[in-house]
Amino acid sequence: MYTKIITEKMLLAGVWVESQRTFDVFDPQNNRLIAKVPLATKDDMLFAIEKGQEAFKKHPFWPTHERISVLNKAADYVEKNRERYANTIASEGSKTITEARGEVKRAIQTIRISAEEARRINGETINFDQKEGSENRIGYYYRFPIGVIGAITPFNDPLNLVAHKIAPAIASGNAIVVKPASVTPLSALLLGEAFVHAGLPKGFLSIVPGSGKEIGELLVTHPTIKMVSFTGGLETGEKIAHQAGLKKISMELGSNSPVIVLEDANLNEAVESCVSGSFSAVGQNCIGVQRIFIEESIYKSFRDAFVERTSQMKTGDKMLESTDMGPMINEGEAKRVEGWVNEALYKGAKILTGGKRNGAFYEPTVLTDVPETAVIAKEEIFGPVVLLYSVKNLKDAIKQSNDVNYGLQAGIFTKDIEKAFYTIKNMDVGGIMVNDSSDYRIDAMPFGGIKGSGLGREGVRSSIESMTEPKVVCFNLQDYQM
Ligand SMILES: NC(=O)c1ccc[n+]([C@@H]2O[C@H](COP(=O)([O-])OP(=O)(O)OC[C@H]3O[C@@H](n4cnc5c(N)ncnc54)[C@H](O)[C@@H]3O)[C@@H](O)[C@H]2O)c1
Ligand SMILES: O=C[C@H](O)CS(=O)(=O)O
Repeated sequence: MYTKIITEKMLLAGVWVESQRTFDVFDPQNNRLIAKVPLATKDDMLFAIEKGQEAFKKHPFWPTHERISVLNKAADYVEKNRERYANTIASEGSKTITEARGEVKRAIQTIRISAEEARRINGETINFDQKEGSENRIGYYYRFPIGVIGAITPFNDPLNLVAHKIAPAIASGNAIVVKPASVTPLSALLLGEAFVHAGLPKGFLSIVPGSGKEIGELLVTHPTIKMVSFTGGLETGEKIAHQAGLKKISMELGSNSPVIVLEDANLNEAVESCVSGSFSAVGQNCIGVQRIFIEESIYKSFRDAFVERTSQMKTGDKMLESTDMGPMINEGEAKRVEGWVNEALYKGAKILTGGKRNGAFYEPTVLTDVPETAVIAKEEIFGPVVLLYSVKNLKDAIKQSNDVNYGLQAGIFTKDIEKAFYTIKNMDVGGIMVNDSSDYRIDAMPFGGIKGSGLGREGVRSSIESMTEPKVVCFNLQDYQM
């Protein structure tokens, strides 16, 4: 159990540093102080960026085998200390200890996949002779690292989403400066411990906790930072995109993911998958199920089964293995969700289960008849609330699914291949899961969305691609006879 108050250090260019200024990290379940973390200054951030540039310049051609070795050693370290990582995630964040253990397993995978993908950062030959007059030319392109990457990460997956920035950056030979979420910095700092232990050359990694506004903006705008890799809310993402200027940006933003359930679906599977997809991480999940469109012929049976299964969820102490759902990240967020639900009810929505708040805890909640004018109908709830809709047919479901400013992932439950492919083609999202809810992802797949859900793709290989540039090489061999 992660019980004592500890004073964390920040990782500046591979060195653990204390600071006069600190900020408190609380356990959202009971508001217990669990750590005092350095509140990095602008000078700390500048130091981290400058040392990152120095390290990158010192190792411009850092051998692949060394990068692979560091990544695997870091993964081994996390694996060896997995319970400590799980307790840290669960203590500072919303996840139950069971969910936290799952996240640790994913983070280990993310780092190991990055080690594998480091082997496959290849280019390809180019047939220059496709152009008349280039018969004597031969060449290829290869990929090279871009330099220092600035990463800013959210609170809800405080370990794996940080690993999903650091590991691809290291795999591709870049330096990286991470500004973790201020409410959950401990998991990120602990991940830094793994890379220091793995022998990552000094300077390649800094983890700089502090205010997004103060030091995050500095990271985003600094000319040495060649890419901003941001994961967080749409509003913040838009701010950062405008501030970043001429540099690569990766934006992994929000969503209010739809799932369609057709009358030929396996009802039990659809219910189980949608309940899990709706309430894991207390619904604080970018691809969490928020809107379910059910074909009218099965609406009542799906609704009743879904509500029954939801009401069986055990909400409570996140450190108990018997708990299904812990608290939201803080009482303020739970109050926001409560306000959005009450607004929808005021406008005519009906509540089928849930709707009660106790501090940062908010019951798993199911609404129907939510009017389009309700905030909760169009915005990202990012909480344990799901909206059910009865629809006449698939086309109606797709039209309503697409009628929002998000497009990350969606799900459809059907055995009909024609309808599945019709949905694949017509759903405006970055990922569509057939016979899974929207909440399905592996870290090896391309991941990201369209519209307000982001720019670019993560997924280890996609991340590595975005963190490198192609360089074309062409030999004009004057005496070369094809
Ligand atoms: N698409 C994805 O892969 C993905 C994954 C996880 C979370 N998210 C999204 O993240 C959001 C929830 O996370 P959150 O509440 O931590 O998001 P947030 O946008 O509030 O904060 C994200 C990060 O940005 C920093 N930040 C805040 N203001 C900033 C500024 N002006 N300049 C620079 N940095 C700033 C924060 O300190 C934090 O580290 C949800 O919208 C969720 O959908 C998306
Ligand atoms: O919150 C968004 C996350 O990226 C979803 S997942 O935890 O990576 O599946």
